[in-house]
Amino acid sequence: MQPLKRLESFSGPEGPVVLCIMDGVGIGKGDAGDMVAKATKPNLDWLKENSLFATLKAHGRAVGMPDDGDMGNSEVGHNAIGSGRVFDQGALLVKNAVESGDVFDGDVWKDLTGSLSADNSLHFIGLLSDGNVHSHINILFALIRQAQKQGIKKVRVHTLLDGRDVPPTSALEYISSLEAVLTEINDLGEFDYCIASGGGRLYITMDRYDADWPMIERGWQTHVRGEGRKFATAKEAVETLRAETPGVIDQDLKEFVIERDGTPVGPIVDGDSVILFNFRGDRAIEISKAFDDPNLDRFDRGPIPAIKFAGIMQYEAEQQIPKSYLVSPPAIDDVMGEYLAVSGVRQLAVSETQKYGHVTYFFNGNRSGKFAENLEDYVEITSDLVPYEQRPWMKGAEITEVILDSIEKDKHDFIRVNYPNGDMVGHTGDLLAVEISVETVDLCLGRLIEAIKAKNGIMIVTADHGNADEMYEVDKEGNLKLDSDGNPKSKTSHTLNPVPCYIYDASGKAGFKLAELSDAGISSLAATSIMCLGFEPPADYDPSLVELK
Ligand SMILES: O=C(O)[C@H](O)COP(=O)(O)O
Ligand SMILES: [Mn+2]
Ligand SMILES: [Mn+2]
Repeated sequence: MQPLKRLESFSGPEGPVVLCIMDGVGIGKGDAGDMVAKATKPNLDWLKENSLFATLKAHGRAVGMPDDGDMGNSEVGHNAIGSGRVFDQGALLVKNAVESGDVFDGDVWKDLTGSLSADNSLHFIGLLSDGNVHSHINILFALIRQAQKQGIKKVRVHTLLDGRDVPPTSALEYISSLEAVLTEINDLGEFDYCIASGGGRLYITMDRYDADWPMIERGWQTHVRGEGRKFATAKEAVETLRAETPGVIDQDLKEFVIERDGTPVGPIVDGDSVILFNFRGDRAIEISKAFDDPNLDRFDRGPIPAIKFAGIMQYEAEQQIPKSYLVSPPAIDDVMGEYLAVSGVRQLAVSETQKYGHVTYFFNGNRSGKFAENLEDYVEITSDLVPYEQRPWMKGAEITEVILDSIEKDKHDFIRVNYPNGDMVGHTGDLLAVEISVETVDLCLGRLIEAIKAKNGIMIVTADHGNADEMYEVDKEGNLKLDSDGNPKSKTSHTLNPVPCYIYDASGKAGFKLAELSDAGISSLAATSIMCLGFEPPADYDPSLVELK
């Protein structure tokens, strides 16, 4: 890779360029559920008056999702921001591979399904919803139907309940569609297909960034050992757990194990095959390691069954997690971080645990590790392990202080930061907490603006997708959906809304104006950042939002 060329008329600001990603802070419709509009945010208001302002697409095809009905998410958002281009993403690659049948012609599928004895099971573990962020239920159905076509006698499904990328208490709808498919197959007479275990995605199995390994341990005990609270059906489990904890949402439901005649129906045992059908990496890496890494010492797995394990996708290429996979991930190359590293730009990436991998691993095209040890600092502030509605400020102040220190001491030329608040608190569905989360981010931005002014830097403030901007469920006509008591239903998932982009040049010396772009997406943020640093963007990057006057 060649270093970037300098712009002729602008060689970068005196101070640093700071790219602030306000995770989950989109532009809503200003209605009752728009907590971004509702929040008191003097600093974002000030930026609106004093910056170049653009509105960016952050969902659907603009971030490589199958279609424009798909909301954005952090993986595809940070991939687009960091790589400056739009790659077809896991959701689409897996859909295509399954629909074309290519996935079933591959060696891995054949190996996992071809070697099963009649007594052994094919297990599917994954997130049971159509959120299309980590998984899609239609993919699970296609895998199950193919297993049946191949005459596999026993299938066991380990269902992680969502309520985070889909409505908060929708689990029973997905369970009943799955049960319908399983019953149809069992009715043929020679098959034994059933749900074996499950639990809320935030309680078992789907931890990320090493935040909470006990979640993985609980998932292992539940899926592999069949240890956990026993029920006759998944429906009974969900109904009982909900009745015992009024107000609980699906992502937080405890584990359950399905039993028949007093015995768990589907522990994972020697000779079985296991497919993790989530395509997104962050929350699939730890459980993959539990199956795949003989040296893992994060918890005591007990005797490890001799099984074949594959992910539907490879989640981390360099470390080969997992070793076997059904579909190749998008090949995201030549990302901005690498260009800046070869161009000698000193970089800082900072967030707290929950989003640390977003500004490093996702931002660098799903790669862990740095491009240049001597030029890059990656800082992780340890997240509190609490329900974030109880602490909507999260680690905003601590993150901000790392950046202030860098700016003050002139440590870095390019700083990228993710403030998780709008998203992490948005996923809880607690409106007051969400309002406070947006106000927290605003407060932090205020401190950064002062530092940027003092050093004549440039600040780009944007988001990877919406969440806090739409906290009530609305129907297709835009009317609020109401619960049985007539109250608006809270919404915990991301939104289809665009996101803001404020470009604030403290000294005004860059001499930028907004480029005339129609339909720009967040993939334009890489070229924009590169121009703000005084370089020409690579020719194949999506166009910069600014141009020289
Ligand atoms: O994993 C999650 O928390 C949600 O499914 C998506 O949120 P993110 O894409 O903002 O991380
Ligand atoms: Mn996000
Ligand atoms: Mn999110």
